[in-house]
Amino acid sequence: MLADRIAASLVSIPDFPTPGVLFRDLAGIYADPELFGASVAELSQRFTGRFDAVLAVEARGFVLGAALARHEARPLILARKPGKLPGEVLEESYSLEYGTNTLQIGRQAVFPGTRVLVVDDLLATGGTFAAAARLVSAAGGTVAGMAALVSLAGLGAERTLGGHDVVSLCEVPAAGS
Ligand SMILES: O=P(O)(O)OC[C@H]1O[C@H](OP(=O)(O)OP(=O)(O)O)[C@H](O)[C@@H]1O
Ligand SMILES: Nc1ncnc2[nH]cnc12
Repeated sequence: MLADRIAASLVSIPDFPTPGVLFRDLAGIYADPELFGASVAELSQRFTGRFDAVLAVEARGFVLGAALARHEARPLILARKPGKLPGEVLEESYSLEYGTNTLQIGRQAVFPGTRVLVVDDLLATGGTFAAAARLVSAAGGTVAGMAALVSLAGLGAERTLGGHDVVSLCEVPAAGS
């Protein structure tokens, strides 16, 4: 099963980047072209025909987002960390498992009415996905769904993202849960 293969490829690093966090390194998925390809194909299939564009979250979300957008021949929109985008931006701040951050998109990056699939490598608390969804809404788009390779159970993402169609291919425990 795909979920088992993804789980087996994960490397878990205790206390990174901060004490108490069990960091799940997804590099093994990208290092395996067959596994990465099967993962992209599965996520594409789950959302096919239901989105007009992909919004990918910097930095690790860019890898999966680009592959998914290309696979479904859809435009790719990049949500950047602060200070990277020229011109007028929309921005949303959020908390995640190990801190706080802000995401920005260009003010004109989402054409109003566009159905946007939000893509990231990993879902933990859901703070990042929620901020990306607020950016899509602020730009006049609608959130078609949220796609990740891996999700961490026990951090409350279901509550944070309630109402959104969230798909992750493999769920593993967060530290201590
Ligand atoms: O569900 P959440 O609690 O919001 O956490 C998930 C986010 O955390 C990681 O990104 P990180 O902020 O570490 O940035 P990076 O991709 O630049 O490494 C990951 O790539 C997700 O974007
Ligand atoms: N535990 C974790 N491992 C990898 N990426 C993360 N992003 C947020 N929490 C994470």
